[in-house]
Formats: sequence, structure tokens, C-alpha cells
Amino acid sequence: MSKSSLTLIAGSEKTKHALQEQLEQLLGDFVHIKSHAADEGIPQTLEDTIILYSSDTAYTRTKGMYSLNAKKIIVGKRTVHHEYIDKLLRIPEGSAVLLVNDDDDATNRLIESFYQLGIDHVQFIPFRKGNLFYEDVQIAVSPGETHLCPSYIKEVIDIGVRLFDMTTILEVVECCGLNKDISSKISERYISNIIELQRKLLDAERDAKQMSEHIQNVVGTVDDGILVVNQEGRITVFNPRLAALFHVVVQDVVNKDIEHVINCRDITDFILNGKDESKYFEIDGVGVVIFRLQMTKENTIVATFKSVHQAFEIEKTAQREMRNKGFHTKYGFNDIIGEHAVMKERKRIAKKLALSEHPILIQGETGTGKELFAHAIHQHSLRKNRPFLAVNCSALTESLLESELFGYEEGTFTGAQKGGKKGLFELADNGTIFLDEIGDISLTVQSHLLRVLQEGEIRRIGGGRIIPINVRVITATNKDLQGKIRDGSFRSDLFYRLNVLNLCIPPLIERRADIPLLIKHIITKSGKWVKVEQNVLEYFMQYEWPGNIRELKSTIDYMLTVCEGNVVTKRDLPSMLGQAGGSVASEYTECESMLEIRERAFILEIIMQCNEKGKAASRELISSQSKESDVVLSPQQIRRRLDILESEGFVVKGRGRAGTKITAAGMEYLYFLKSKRAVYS
Ligand SMILES: Nc1ncnc2c1ncn2[C@@H]1O[C@H](COP(=O)(O)OP(=O)(O)OP(=O)(O)O)[C@@H](O)[C@H]1O
Repeated sequence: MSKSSLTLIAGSEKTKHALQEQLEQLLGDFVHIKSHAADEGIPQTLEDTIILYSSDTAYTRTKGMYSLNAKKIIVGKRTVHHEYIDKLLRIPEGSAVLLVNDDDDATNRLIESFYQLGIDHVQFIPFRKGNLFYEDVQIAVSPGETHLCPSYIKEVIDIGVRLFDMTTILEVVECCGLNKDISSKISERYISNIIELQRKLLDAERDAKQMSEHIQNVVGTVDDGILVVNQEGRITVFNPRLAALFHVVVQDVVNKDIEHVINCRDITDFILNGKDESKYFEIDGVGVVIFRLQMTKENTIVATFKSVHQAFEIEKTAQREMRNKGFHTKYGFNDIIGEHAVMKERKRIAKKLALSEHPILIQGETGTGKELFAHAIHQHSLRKNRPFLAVNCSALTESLLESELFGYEEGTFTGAQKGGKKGLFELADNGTIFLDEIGDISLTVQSHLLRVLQEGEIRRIGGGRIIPINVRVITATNKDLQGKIRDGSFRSDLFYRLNVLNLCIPPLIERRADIPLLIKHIITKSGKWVKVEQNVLEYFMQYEWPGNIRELKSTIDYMLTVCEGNVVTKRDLPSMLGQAGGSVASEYTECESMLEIRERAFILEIIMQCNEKGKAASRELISSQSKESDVVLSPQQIRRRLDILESEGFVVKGRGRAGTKITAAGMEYLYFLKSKRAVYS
């Protein structure tokens, strides 16, 4: 079959090329195509099977210029090149868009065809020659006539030459008398171009989806709660951390109105309309600071929820750094929780005592916070920038305590450090020394200490050199010192030296109203976002707390470790609560001494902390941490103790680098040891 023939007549050369290319691509295999542009001049005689005009304008502009002999004349209809539709759809909704073409009629027709194509999210304004300013217009669109655009317009989208639409192509196919197979092949070619665009759009959509999933995953790993709301107050981002805080499921809250999800007016008001950058809130007893950021360009608000615990952690790291450089206090009066009138009064008095230079004796039951007060007093004193050194007198043997306190000269005893060692009194010079459990020191150490206090100078063990010292002494005990004086185990002259100022800390049962506050404080510091069931609280309010706040703290720590989900229930109570001072000890092998209790508790505590962080608890790690505590243990000593703990079923030792793990029985035992330690006397 011989090829049909077609002549294309276009207005401009540029249009001619673009349309010739389109026709070649679609019909070139079956139709012979020639083309002319009015710009270049058209032959006097045009003779062909089909004469195809690029547009109405091309037809009316050229029709008298030549003699015409054709079987069929077609005036083509054109539409936006599919590749540009995507660009047009990306113009922000509601924008005013100037449509620039070289002919007013063509401009109007183009606008009409845009609307018909469904590109109606913007408002098209027709360009008129001679009118160079269009108010509020920042974007222009032009089918290849961009040189006509007013120069102030920032963004010009060139949609290129528009191509023949499907109906024009089908009309040509019909006139050429091509068989069905060929005509369907041609329409498939036309459609495949559109499918290609669709594919690109799908690719872009998939990329965007992947990117959004990636961002979701990143947001999911962040330790802070993240919330984003759009201008209508609907939630667009709500990360899992936040879902845990509000006890909701992420999928259920995205796209919901923020006020339906967070039903605390103060919080939603702050997020939506707050003037400050950040604000503190309590959400189900958890202290958080919300930081808000208004993203004006995107019309969204981003709120980050930071746990107060993190702030504590940062502070702790900073304090650790400080301590590495010198010896500093860890706590101030603000760390002592207690709103009960007696506590308030004790804090007021302690602040006054802090400012004097005299020794202070702090008395109170075990775990009432005596050490905490000692720290706070130093921090409030004029010596606050000088060292603060604490020593637990009951944890050391007599000779070790002496050498720790007063130091020794080189060669004093086997194993003594080369060059001798400074004692804590020397190290604390111009600062404060805190002697905890002073009631437990031997008569020998008592007389040594008395001499130091009377003379204001020390002599290292094994040395003759006198070293003047300027140290303020704070002591603490849970023992009845007067009773000890009566039975001759404590020197009265030392007592009067130490007890110049006296502070008595009340036990927890005398200030039960502080229990909820303390619970909240302990949970917040643990970093867990959980709630405590009302009946647990009621139980806590009735319990005697012989180990005071230390016992309360270790009970809550235990419950936080074993509880499931976000609520601490009565099920999580340690089975031994209330029996700490009672007969339960018979369940476990009796510890020989307070030191053994401390050692076992220390080792188990470190293992539990490591396990919680997913780290391996090696002997070396436990040993190195022990150096910073009041139980110093070598890796060999730890090995022996771990063997015993394993034989008792409290730990499981891993091979190689796996480290040791605490068992559930071990956790209960740890709790028991802590409470035992608390009531031990
Ligand atoms: N008022 C309080 N506010 C917050 N935490 C407290 C308070 N009192 C005690 N604690 C916490 O309880 C635990 C025991 O406190 P501390 O060691 O100061 O007690 P203590 O009276 O010195 O005990 P002991 O007589 O056994 O040496 C610590 O973890 C401490 O931080």
C-alpha cells in the first residue's frame, strides 16, 4: 500500500518544527509529511491529500496566499504538551498566574483549555500587549512566548509549543484510510506518551512516600516527643514517644484535631497560640518542657516535648565533668523534695546553718535524706566553690578509714602508695568534709578525729609533718549517739565538738503528704513516662516505710523495671514490701556484714543498669565503677562474688564479651538488699 501524504501549515517556524516532530513520531511510518511555516513563506501552489493547519489563526492568516488543491483540509486543535502538565499542577494553589501569548484570542482559548484540562487550582490572568503591570502576579506561563513577559515577574514557566490533540490525530488517521490495526497502533503511541508521564508522576510519588517514611522513621527514633499541627489545628506528625506519653496509638491521632487528642486546654492553648518559646507542664505526673516553633512559611507549628529527666541527665554529665576536675556537691536545696511544713522548716533552718562555719550534726532515721542535706548545705555555704568530700565511715575498716581520712607517708605499710597519699582532710582543704554514719567509727578513730578538730591540723599516718587544715565538718548518723555515750562506745567530748549545730530530719511517716511528690520526682528522674495506679498510691500512703525515702525509691525503681505498659499497678509491688525488717531474711543466705550487703547490692545494681541500657556488664566495668563508690573491688574479687551470685540464681554469666545478666530473682534480691541496707543497724 502506497503511503498517504500530508502537508502541515504552521504560523511560525518553531511551531512547524515541534508539530512536524509530533506527526513524524506518531504517523511517520504510514504517512508522508511535508511542512511550511507562514514566517518562512509558503509555495504558490499547495497540492496534497491532506492539508493540516496548526491552528485557526494559521488557517485564517494564510488561506489567501496560495492556490490550494487538497482532498481534505483539517484545522488542528492543540493541547498542552503532557510533560508540562506536571509543572502547571505544581503551581501553589490560589496563585494568580499571567498567561502570556502573542495573540489575545489564542490567549483566551489557552486559558479555556487549561480550565477544561482541570488545571483550575490557580487563577489565570490574560496577558494584553502594552499592559506591563499586573498587581499581585508573581508567576507567568507562556507557550514559547516568554520574551513577551513583563520583566518584574520572578517565575516564568515555558510550556513550549502545544501539540495536536488526540482528536486531530484521529481525524488525520481516518482521512488517510489506514486500516484498523494501524490506527489503533497510532492511538497507542499517543497514549504511551501520556502513560510515560503517569509513570514519572508515580515515580515521584513513590520517592515522596519513601522520603516521608524515612522521615517518620527518624522522627520515631528521637527521644523527645514530636508533634506537628497544620493551620487548621490538625495533627500531621505525632511520634511514638509522644504516643507513649499520651497513651494513644499514632495511627489513631494523625489527621485528628489536636484538641480531640490532647485534652488539656493549657497545653493545646500553648501549642496553638503560645507566646513563649517553651513552657513546663505535667502530663500524668511526668514533667516535660514543651518547646514550640511556628513555621510561618509552611503554616505549621512544631512542638517538641522534652523530658525533664533529660535535663537531669545533661546536668549529671556536667556535674561528672566538674567532679573529675575537683570534688563538688551533686545536690542543692532544690533537689530536696518536701512541701510538708516540718520539711519546709528544716530546709529553712539548714540554709541558715549553712552560712555559719560551725560543725553540723545531722540526725535522722536511715534513708531520710541526711546526705542530701549535707550536699545542699555545702552548696549553700560560703565554701560552695571549694571541695566537698563525703565518706561513709561504716563501709571501711578502722585502718582503711584512718588512712582515707588522714593520709599516710611513703613506706608506712606494705602496699602503701609511693610518695604517700593525701587524706580526705587534706584534699578537702578550705571546703567541707561529710562523715556519714559517724556513729559507727571506732574509739581509736574517734580520738584521732577529736585531735584533728581541736588542733585544726593533721599529721599523716607514719609522718611527723604537721599540716594545718581549714575544713568544715558535717557529720550524720541514724544512731542514738547519746545512748552510745551512755554505754561508752562514743566519746562525749567528740559529740559536743560535732554537735555544735544540730539538724534533725523527720522520717517519712511523719510527713506522708510528701509521698505523692516524691513518687512523681522519682519517676520523672527515671525518665520513664508512666502513671501510678490510685490503689498503689493509697497503699504507699499507708505503709510504714522503715527505710524511708531510700526504700520508697528502690520500691519504685523495682516497680518501674517490672511493670508492663505505661501504668504501675499493685501487681508490680515487690512481694517483700513491708517485710524488709522482718523475718524474710531467712529466705536468703544471711549476709555476714553490712559491707557484704553493700557489695552485693552494688554489683547487682550495676548489672541491672547495664542490662537496661543493653550493655554488657563485664568484671572490668563493675570494678572500674566500684572505684567511684564506697565499695572498691578488683576484677578478681568481682569474679568470686559473681560465682556465688550465680550459684544462688541471681545472675547468669555470659561467655566472652556477652557479660553478666541479672535474673528476675536477682532483681527481687537486689530490692531486698536495698531495703535491708536501709534498716540495717
Ligand atoms: N527529700 C528528698 N527528696 C528527694 N530525694 C530524697 C529526699 N530524701 C532522700 N532522698 C533520696 O533517698 C535516698 C537516700 O537519701 P540519703 O542517702 O541522703 O539518706 P541518708 O539519710 O543519708 O541515709 P543513711 O542514713 O542510710 O546514710 C537518696 O537516693 C536520696 O537522693
